[in-house]
Amino acid sequence: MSTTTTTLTTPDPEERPDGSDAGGKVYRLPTADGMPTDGTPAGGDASPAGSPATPVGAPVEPASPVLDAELVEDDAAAADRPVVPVDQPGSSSDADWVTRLRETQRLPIIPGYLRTLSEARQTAGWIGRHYAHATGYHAVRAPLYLLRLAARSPQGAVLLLAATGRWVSDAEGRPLRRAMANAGEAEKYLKLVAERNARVRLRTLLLLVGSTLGVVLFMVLPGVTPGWVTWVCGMVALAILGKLGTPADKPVAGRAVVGPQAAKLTSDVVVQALSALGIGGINQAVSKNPRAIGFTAPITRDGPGWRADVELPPGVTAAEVIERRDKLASGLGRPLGCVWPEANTTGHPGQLVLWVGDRDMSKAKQPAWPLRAGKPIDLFDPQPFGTDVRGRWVKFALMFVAGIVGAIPRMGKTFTLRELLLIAALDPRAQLHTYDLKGTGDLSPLAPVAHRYRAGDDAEDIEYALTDLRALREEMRRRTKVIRELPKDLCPENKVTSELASKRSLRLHPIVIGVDECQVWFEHSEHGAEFEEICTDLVKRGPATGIVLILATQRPDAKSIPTPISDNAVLRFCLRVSGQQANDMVLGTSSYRNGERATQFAFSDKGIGLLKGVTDETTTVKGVYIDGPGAEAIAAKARALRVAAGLLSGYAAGLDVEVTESATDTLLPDVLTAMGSADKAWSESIVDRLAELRPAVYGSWAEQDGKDKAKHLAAALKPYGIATVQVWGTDPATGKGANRRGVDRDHITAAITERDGK
Ligand SMILES: Nc1ncnc2c1ncn2[C@@H]1O[C@H](COP(=O)(O)OP(=O)(O)OP(=O)(O)O)[C@@H](O)[C@H]1O
Repeated sequence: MSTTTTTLTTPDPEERPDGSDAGGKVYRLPTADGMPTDGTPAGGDASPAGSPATPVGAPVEPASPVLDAELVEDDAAAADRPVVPVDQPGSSSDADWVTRLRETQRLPIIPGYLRTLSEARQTAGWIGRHYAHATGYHAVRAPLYLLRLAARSPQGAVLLLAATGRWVSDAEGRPLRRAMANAGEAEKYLKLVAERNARVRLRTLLLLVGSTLGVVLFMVLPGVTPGWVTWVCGMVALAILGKLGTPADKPVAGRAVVGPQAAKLTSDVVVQALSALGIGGINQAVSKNPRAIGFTAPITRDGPGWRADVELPPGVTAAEVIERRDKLASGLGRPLGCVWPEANTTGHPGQLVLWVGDRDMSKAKQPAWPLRAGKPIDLFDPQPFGTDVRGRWVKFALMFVAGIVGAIPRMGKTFTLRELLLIAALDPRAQLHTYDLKGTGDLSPLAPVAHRYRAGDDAEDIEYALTDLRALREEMRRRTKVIRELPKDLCPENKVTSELASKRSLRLHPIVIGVDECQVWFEHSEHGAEFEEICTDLVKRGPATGIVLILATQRPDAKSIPTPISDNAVLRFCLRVSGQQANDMVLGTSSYRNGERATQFAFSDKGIGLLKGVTDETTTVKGVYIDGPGAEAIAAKARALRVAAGLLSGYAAGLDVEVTESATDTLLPDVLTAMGSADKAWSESIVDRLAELRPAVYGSWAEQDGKDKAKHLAAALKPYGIATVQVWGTDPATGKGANRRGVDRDHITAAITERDGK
């Protein structure tokens, strides 16, 4: 049979035009007619590593002509073809000792479960509780155990007598003697019988002496020892007989702890569970080599659970295992909330960190939230947000981030947003802008501290929010200017610091905006684009200026959170979602592929999500459960802090209504008032007078330079269909005439007439 064999070859050094040796990596790919063409060097796609005919790790034979990159080959040729190793000579064990040492990974000196005081305490507590529980359990049942032993002692006595009889009569040698008799081995038989007779004599004697001693002790002991000694001896004898009479399948004492609480995680259990996941790569590898699943460290206690560092077979990724968390829990025989597989971010994708908790995370009691006491905090410092699967607090600083919280309904998204806003409320300097677009009042506990607050998505709520956001964008612009102009020693990184935020004259206090069901804004038919534009700006430039925007949605997709916003968010908290798209929308592109999967959470995993961006690694975290009354109590304390600091403002201080009305409904009359009797006026002059008229509303507009003032007024008038015009006027500072942007009185009056007519 004629076959076409195309093999990647490395020519003999002599054949090479440049005369280089094998290290030159010039390989040729002979075609069917035998003419060579340039091939790819080893290590490219045609690399033979892993080929069955190419044992990796075997020494290289440099003179060999074939490099094993078969494209087409028949079986016979494959069988005849010599095995050609491809690795460089020597193995890692041949490297010098310094190199070998450098390649090793240092295991922690202090085991994980003793690394911090709280973990050591937790471990000691776990051991203590375990044995205290077992002791208590058995102590309560001791009378029952005694009764059982007493009831089983007669049977034990019978068994003891039978065993003694067999021992004395040398019953164990009987089959051998019988065999010798049957085989006609008279001599051997007689020898065995003689041995048996001697043994029986000795044993009978021992039995007689033992029994006589026993009877004597039984008669004498009660007379010479206190009564309790007799009782104890009697009980011990009873217990021994009872134990002898106990069938193997009916132990006297039951198990104090069963199931996940005390069951140790062993490598066998892990391998068995991983093999039951239905992952082809694992099954194939394990069928060839039962030890294909490795462990890079011993399985240890880690907090209130066990940690296994697993090395999956080649080609299998941790993400594949994470995806099957429920099956893994089934294989391990543990509740789903106890089983937490994670990718090892410091290793390769095939390394899995499997943490199996003693208790279901969704049911385990969370330690008391340190912020519940309502003490003032500094938002620039990391604050406890939730606990990880090991029950440790996960902390992060809310400043300098923009955040997204996403989940399917009823998983704890609003609770999470409310918790973040409560954290912000505990820094008296922080100004809160809270928007509950679902309108059910979930964020109402924050109203007593909120600078701006709205629940609902009616037209006026949207107007209110838009006005606020426009003002916030201006505030951000003002802040960038303030920061830019600050001396470098005060603001070395060109961003707000805690010290700067405390200087009231600079007005750089933290501003935290929380929006629940933010999709309502972005999908708004009229103002959606503007909401998107402002929020994008706030997400991008806000964090450095001390403005934090946190958006929560139950429908994480490109419409609910526009991509420019989701791309720039730093803080990401993803509770249970239903698919890859939603997962990646909240956690970022490729998160699902990299094993960060919030789809793994069960419906009972409320408040549990993947936290990303604000901690070193993506962490599974359970937020703090703060119900409505709890949130109100914390907000009341936060309000007291603000009142004491003289920092209660806006809605919470009862100053909100005026702002709303003036900003939405009174702009046009205000402009007319500011223009006085003039038919036309420069925009910058109008803005100055507006600021005098209502400093709370227009004050920030007037802090800009002339051109920006004009632009600001133009943007504010645009929604009313009014454009600014060129106006000739005299500059009061210089007394010179100039042509600048301004407002025509007729345009304003026409807009008012039209609006009132509507
Ligand atoms: N950290 C938590 N710990 C325990 N349970 C929680 C936690 N957070 C939320 N829950 C529970 O989850 C339920 C739903 O929470 P929440 O109202 O925040 O969900 P949601 O995702 O905002 O729902 P929707 O989209 O319908 O508004 C709460 O009633 C609460 O019982």
